[in-house]
Amino acid sequence: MPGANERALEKAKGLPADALILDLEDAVAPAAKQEARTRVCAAVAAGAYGRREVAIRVNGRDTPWHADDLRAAAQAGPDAVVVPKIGSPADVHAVERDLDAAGAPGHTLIWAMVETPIAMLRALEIAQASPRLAVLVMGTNDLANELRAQHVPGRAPLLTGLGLCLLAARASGKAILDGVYNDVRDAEGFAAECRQGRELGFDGKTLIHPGQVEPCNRAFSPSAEQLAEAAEIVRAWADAEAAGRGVVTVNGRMIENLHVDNARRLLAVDAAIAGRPRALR
Ligand SMILES: CC(C)(COP(=O)(O)OP(=O)(O)OC[C@H]1O[C@@H](n2cnc3c(N)ncnc32)[C@H](O)[C@@H]1OP(=O)(O)O)[C@@H](O)C(=O)NCCC(=O)NCCSC(=O)C[C@H](O)C(=O)O
Ligand SMILES: [Mg+2]
Repeated sequence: MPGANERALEKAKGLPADALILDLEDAVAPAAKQEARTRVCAAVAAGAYGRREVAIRVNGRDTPWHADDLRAAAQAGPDAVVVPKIGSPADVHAVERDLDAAGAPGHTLIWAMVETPIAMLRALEIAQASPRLAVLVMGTNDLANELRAQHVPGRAPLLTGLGLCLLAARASGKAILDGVYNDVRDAEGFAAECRQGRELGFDGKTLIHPGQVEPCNRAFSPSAEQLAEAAEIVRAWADAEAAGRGVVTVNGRMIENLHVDNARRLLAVDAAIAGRPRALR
C-alpha cells in the first residue's frame, strides 16, 4: 500500500493478508517521499500489524531516495526490505552491505523485485546471490513496459520471464510472488490471473487493493477436493509401503513418492492456514 496514504496504512491492520508491503517507490509521488518514509518507518517500528509479515519497499538503487530509505528501513526493522529493479548479484550484495552498515537486525531479509529484461536473464544468479535474499517478486508492469509488451489476458508476452524466474526460485529454494493485477474492478480477470499464477507454481501474488485479498487467498489455498485427494494419497502410500510396494494407484492414477511429497506439501499449507489467527485467513 502507498506509504503516504495514512488511511491505507491504518486499513492494512485489519486485512486478511499474509504480508504487507508498505511502499515508498512508485505509489508515492516525489514530493511525498520524505513524509512517506517517516510515516512507514514509524508504523513498522510501532509493530501494529500483528502476525502479518511486514516489508518496506524502498526506492531503487538508481534514485536519490534509496540510501535514506534503506537506512531508515534498517532502523525500523521490518521482516523484509523490498528492493526494486534488482538486476545482478552485485545489486543484492550492495543492499546487504548497506543493511549491515545501517545496523539492520538479522531478521530483516531482502525481497528482490525482478522486473527488467536483464533480471529475467540473470534470475538464477540473483536468486542465489545471498542467503538473506528470501523472495523474488515479479514486477510485471515494469517488465511489460521495458519489453514494449501489451497487457493481454493469458499474459503470453510475459510467460518467458515468469517461467525463467520461477525456474530460478525453485532451483535455489526461494519463494516467488506473482505480479499485481492493475484493474481493481475486474474481478473475473483478476480471478483468472490468480488461477494462472497458482497453476504456474507461484507461492502467492502481490496485490494493490483490499478487494483483491480474499479472492487471492481462495485461489492460492488448496481446495477441499485437492485436500481430500492429498489425504487419500498419503494414506494409500502408507498402506503400499506397509505391503512392500513402491507404486500404487489412487482414483485410477499412478502414485509414486514424488506425488506423495506434493500431497504432504498441500496438507502442510492447509495446516499453516488453519493455524493462523482467523483475521488472517
Ligand atoms: C488502485 C488504487 C489507486 C484505488 O484507489 P481507490 O479508488 O481510492 O480505492 P477504493 O476507493 O476502492 O478504496 C476502498 C478503501 O480501501 C482503501 N484502500 C485502497 N487501496 C488500498 C491499499 N492498497 N491498501 C490498503 N487500503 C487501501 C481506501 O483507502 C478505502 O478505504 P475506506 O476509506 O475505508 O473506504 C489504490 O487501491 C492504490 O493506491 N493501491 C495501491 C497502489 C500501489 O501500491 N502501487 C504500487 C504497487 S504496484 C507495483 O508494485 C508494480 C510493480 O512495481 C511492477 O512493476 O509491476
Ligand atoms: Mg515496478
